[in-house]
Amino acid sequence: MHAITKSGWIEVVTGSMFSGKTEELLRRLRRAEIAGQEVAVFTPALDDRYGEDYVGSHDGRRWEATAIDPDSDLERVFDGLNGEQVVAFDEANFFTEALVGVCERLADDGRRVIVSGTDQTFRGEPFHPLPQLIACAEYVEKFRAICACCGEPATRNQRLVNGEPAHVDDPTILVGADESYEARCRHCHTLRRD
Ligand SMILES: Nc1ncnc2c1ncn2[C@@H]1O[C@H](COP(=O)(O)OP(=O)(O)O)[C@@H](O)[C@H]1O
Ligand SMILES: Cc1cn([C@H]2C[C@H](O)[C@@H](COP(=O)(O)O)O2)c(=O)[nH]c1=O
Ligand SMILES: [Zn+2]
Repeated sequence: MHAITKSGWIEVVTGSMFSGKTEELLRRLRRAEIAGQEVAVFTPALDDRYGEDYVGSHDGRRWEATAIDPDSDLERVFDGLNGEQVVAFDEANFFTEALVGVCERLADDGRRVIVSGTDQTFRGEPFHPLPQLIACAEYVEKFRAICACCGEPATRNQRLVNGEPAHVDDPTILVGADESYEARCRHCHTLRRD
């Protein structure tokens, strides 16, 4: 699956928060480096939980990355690249749909593109641009965390505001980790609608 061939491809690593997406991304990057491949990693500038110029996992591992404003012209990505065979984007859920075209062009150019991001908003709806990326990817892996309430596999992102379920009308974007979110299963996931 991860041999470098003449043609490039797109890999998507997705699932709920805390499911191990970033750990998996870092594992793939480490293995690419061991194979002697050059890698370039991009992360949205608004997610500074682990330091702006790093990709970080919930278990504390980090990898140096170039922070880019997700609303800026993503063409900047091409300016920052040299001969890297592997290009990765973390937190794809913070980017616009322009990321899809950028990933397609990178793969068409013969590169291995790895994209990681959560596929559902706190409402349990598709988190764009993950659905589009999944549709055009060659490889997709969806991970599950452990439900913070019942211990079953978790596919949903529970947002909590002062310990209470978030309201369905709350804004979609809220950067955070375990102070604001829990992994939950379908059964335990809940929203305030009053
Ligand atoms: N509810 C949970 N289910 C599984 N792992 C969890 C949970 N809460 C915390 N963790 C920790 O989070 C790690 C995964 O972190 P990370 O790769 O950053 O996840 P993601 O990028 O999917 O949010 C796990 O290895 C574990 O140490
Ligand atoms: C569900 C949901 C998440 N977010 C934010 C919260 C975090 O900053 C990231 C997800 O990080 P992870 O690496 O997958 O743990 O996304 C958001 O802004 N809105 C949401 O609905
Ligand atoms: Zn549950």
